[in-house]
Amino acid sequence: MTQRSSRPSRPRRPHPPRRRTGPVRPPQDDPARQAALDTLRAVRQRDAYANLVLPGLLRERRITSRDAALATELTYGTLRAQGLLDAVLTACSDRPLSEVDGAVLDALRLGAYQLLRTRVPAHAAVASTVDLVRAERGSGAAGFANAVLRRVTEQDEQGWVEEVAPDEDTDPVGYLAMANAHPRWIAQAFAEALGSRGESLRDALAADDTRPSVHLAARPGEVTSDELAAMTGGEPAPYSPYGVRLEEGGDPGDLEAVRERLAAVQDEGSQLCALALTRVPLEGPDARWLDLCAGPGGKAVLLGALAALSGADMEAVEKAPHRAELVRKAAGDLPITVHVADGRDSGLPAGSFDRVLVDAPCTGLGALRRRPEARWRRQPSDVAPLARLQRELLTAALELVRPGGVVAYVVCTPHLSETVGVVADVARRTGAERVDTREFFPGVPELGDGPQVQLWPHLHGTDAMFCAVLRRPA
Ligand SMILES: C[S@@+](CC[C@H](N)C(=O)[O-])C[C@H]1O[C@@H](n2cnc3c(N)ncnc32)[C@H](O)[C@@H]1O
Repeated sequence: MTQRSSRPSRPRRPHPPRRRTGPVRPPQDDPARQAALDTLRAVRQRDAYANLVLPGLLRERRITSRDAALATELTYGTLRAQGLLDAVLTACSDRPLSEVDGAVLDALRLGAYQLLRTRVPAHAAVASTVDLVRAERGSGAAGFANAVLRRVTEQDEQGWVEEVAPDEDTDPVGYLAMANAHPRWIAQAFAEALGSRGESLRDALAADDTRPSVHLAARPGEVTSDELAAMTGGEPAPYSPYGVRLEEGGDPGDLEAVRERLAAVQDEGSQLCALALTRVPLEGPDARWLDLCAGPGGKAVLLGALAALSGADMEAVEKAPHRAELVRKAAGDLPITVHVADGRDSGLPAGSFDRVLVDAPCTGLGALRRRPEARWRRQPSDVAPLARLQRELLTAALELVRPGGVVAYVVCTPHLSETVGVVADVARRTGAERVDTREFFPGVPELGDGPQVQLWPHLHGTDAMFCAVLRRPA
């Protein structure tokens, strides 16, 4: 049995809601659920990103305070839990979900999410969903939605998990995947990455199924993390000397410290990986630093500020022109030279950098908490082409760094094909030395057997970032 201590439980309904009869009534004014439903539709129909669509809708419709918070919780929660919700809806429907009208399915998911994972009273969850369906698709579809959701009310979340998940004894990974609303292949990838820590898969998936805290990175040389915490009402983060963890709520982009470029929104794990590169001891010059995959510029800005303080030059490469522009904007007055180029063939002189960061494109399986729809959109077939690109970028970085210089390879995924698989392969082919990266994460517990570092939401409260430092032989 899984226990969700962080999720408030809802008392079971004694009776399912009654099917309404009589005249069709117009949908009640329900801006929060309507915004959630419209966002779900955009995600389904045009592969939109919820965290880009929803804030725009809320602004446009002037939805604020409690309604905005409800819309956000319902949208992100429904998207995160989609696989579990679909399994339950399948069990409650007299037809396959593939035959259910898309708009009705969006509403059913929204309703099922409220029933299984929130404290919204069951009658309100059902009635509001039926109203939305009636307004969108008429009374026939509303009757279908009512019947399906009434069946959903017959059990709570745990009861449904026991019914729709694989058997826990014969398929523990499949069971935990369903119980924590993850696709099985992602749960399997987590289990493999946890390795000897595999018994914590339950904790890893549960932590990955919650909303993350927002971290800020204080701009080095401008403000300390204590000062930033005092300015923002947050608290200094446990491991990054520049990190501040914000309290729940509000748009961090509205904070004065962020608008004034004294700080940027950046997960503490990302800060730690960028800082690790700066902490590796070097013999000889230490004057030229490079970020080979820089857009939108989070790590480049942190590195650029530290480079400026230590008198080093900072360069940044980004393939996508619009993302290179974001790096330029994020850099502001920091002396960072931005190149629009493919990092595999950047045209920069070989052997000319002392420290290089390769924050490579990846599946992002380590940052699923921040991208609610991503876990159901990503496919196992995404991994191999990304791993090839990652190997090519890391190989290029080892050509750009001087003999004796260092490269930090970073990805926000724990998938072994993108992490140790890439590093082991490139180290073998190039002769690069794999450095014990744990030394450059001082004070961070539970870093495993090394030499690489894998951070985890359930152990460190960060995204599941991976970092491996390699040194080019002198
Ligand atoms: C994980 S993101 C980097 C995040 C960034 N370092 C930060 O902290 O904000 C990877 C970036 O690599 C870029 N990219 C993809 N292929 C590339 C290539 N061949 N060469 C250089 N950049 C590339 C992507 O456009 C994306 O902006």
